[in-house]
Amino acid sequence: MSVVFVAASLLPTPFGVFTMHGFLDQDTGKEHVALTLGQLDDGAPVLGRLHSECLTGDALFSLRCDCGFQLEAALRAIADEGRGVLLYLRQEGRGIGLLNKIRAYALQDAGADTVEANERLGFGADMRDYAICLPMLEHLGVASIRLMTNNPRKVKALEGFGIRIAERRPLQVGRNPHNQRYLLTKAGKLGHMLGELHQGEAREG
Ligand SMILES: Nc1nc2c(ncn2[C@@H]2O[C@H](COP(=O)(O)OP(=O)(O)OP(=O)(O)O)[C@@H](O)[C@H]2O)c(=O)[nH]1
Ligand SMILES: [Zn+2]
Repeated sequence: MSVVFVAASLLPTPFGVFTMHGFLDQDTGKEHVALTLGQLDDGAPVLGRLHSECLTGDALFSLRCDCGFQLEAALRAIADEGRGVLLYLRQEGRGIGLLNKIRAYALQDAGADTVEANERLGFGADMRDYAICLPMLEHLGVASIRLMTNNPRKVKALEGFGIRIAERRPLQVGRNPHNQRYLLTKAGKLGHMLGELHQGEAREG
């Protein structure tokens, strides 16, 4: 794995003073970040989130998705516990990049759903590879996570790398009229566990 630690500093936020750890993926040139709070290498499960970059939601206040709301809620939850980790992964647009995401949004403006739009552009529905997380978590000494996510693929991916998922904690915030169809599609086609939007919930027991 080509992801290496480069530098760390403090990152004061409205929620708390995090430590920001910067990593470089030498294969892709992508720069990833981990925000941490408290001692993480003592073996106790760590409250954590894998957050995929969404410039529009995280920085530009977009209501098309739930990303910005989830980012803030996750940082607040970690700050409330005084311990945890958020990996900010530069996998914009579920891995297709910002400009392709804008192309996908244009197709959605014309009627496609978020999965159909990706497919019409020649991409898979979700092109993310979570392998980059492993060297980041190893560097931080995190082996067991209480993961804040609605996405079963994240749970499976981390377990596949030998990270223990001690708990999955739903992160359902920011639902609004502009992201209603997007969230429905995530629940229906991508398997996200989103309360009454989640098609498979009855089967889970
Ligand atoms: N291609 C594409 N990407 C999108 C669209 N809307 C949001 N995204 C991207 O989807 C990703 C969402 O990331 P996350 O919030 O970490 O992941 P998630 O799969 O929603 O899972 P959880 O939030 O953990 O439940 C980001 O990379 C966004 O940029 C869309 O319509 N098309
Ligand atoms: Zn988003």
